Amino acid sequence: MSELLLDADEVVVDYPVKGFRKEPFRALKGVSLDIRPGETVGLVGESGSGKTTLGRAVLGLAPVTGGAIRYKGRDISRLGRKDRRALSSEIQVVFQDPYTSLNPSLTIEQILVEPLTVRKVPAKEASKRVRDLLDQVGLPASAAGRLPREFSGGQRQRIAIARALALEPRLIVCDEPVSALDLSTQARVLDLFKDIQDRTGVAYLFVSHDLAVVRHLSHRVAVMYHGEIVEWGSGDQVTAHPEHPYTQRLFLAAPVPDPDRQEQRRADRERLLAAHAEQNLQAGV
Ligand SMILES: Nc1ncnc2c1ncn2[C@@H]1O[C@H](COP(=O)(O)OP(=O)(O)OP(=O)(O)O)[C@@H](O)[C@H]1O
Repeated sequence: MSELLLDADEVVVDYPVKGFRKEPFRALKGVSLDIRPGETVGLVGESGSGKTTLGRAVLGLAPVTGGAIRYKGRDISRLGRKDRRALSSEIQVVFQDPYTSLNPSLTIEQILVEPLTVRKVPAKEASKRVRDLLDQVGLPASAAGRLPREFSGGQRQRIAIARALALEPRLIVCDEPVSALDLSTQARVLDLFKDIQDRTGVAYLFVSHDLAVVRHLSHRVAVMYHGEIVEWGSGDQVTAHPEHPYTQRLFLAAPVPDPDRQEQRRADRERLLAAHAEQNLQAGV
């Protein structure tokens, strides 16, 4: 696991803002992180901190105006369409909403065959691969002939994961892939992600606002705040010794199963917030 699969180096993303002479909005202010083969890097942070933007930059969907994103050593941050399409067999995505990410008029077989057809996989082989993909995500072969609306949210997310796996990618950007699901379904889908990684060695950039989800799955965790990474390290490191005040608040706010610890956390959090309020007061913020 020593060689880097992905290396984001001081990435800047500026979104254009409509209006005469309006300054662009800087959503990423020089973000650096790396992902090793087979590793899960969790990206956590509050809404608007830039998590999705970083995922989109990796996928070539956000305007990178500074820095570099290297995949296996090659800068992929400003590729043309053709080169980007060629990369889709290496880097894939699973979005948050399984209700909108699947074409409602296609059968599951058609959805899963599509990326294979683009790669000119022969029909017979593609059909066998569809059954294999369904099996990998725990769905029966009979699912192939049905439409997305016939499945539950968790099952649809399994189908979206199967589609992402079709071309055997080395990296999957998972953008809040379980946040639209209820808690018990979340746990099962997270287990599936883990299971697939154990079997295939795929790496994940796992975006979530939910610390418990990220901690469950990630080898390393990055915490984003206002377009910057403010914390970066192993899950244990970041959890045990959060350095940035935002991370401290985030961790103290995360639910824990033990009621005594929960109460201790609540008290710690209130103390911390009071201390920050006092600091701000003194600084005139
Ligand atoms: N296409 C866009 N044009 C202009 N600004 C954008 C665009 N997309 C995102 N932003 C802004 O960039 C900032 C970062 O957004 P981003 O979606 O990356 O955050 P996030 O941490 O993923 O939040 P959320 O969890 O709510 O999706 C936000 O202030 C957002 O309003």
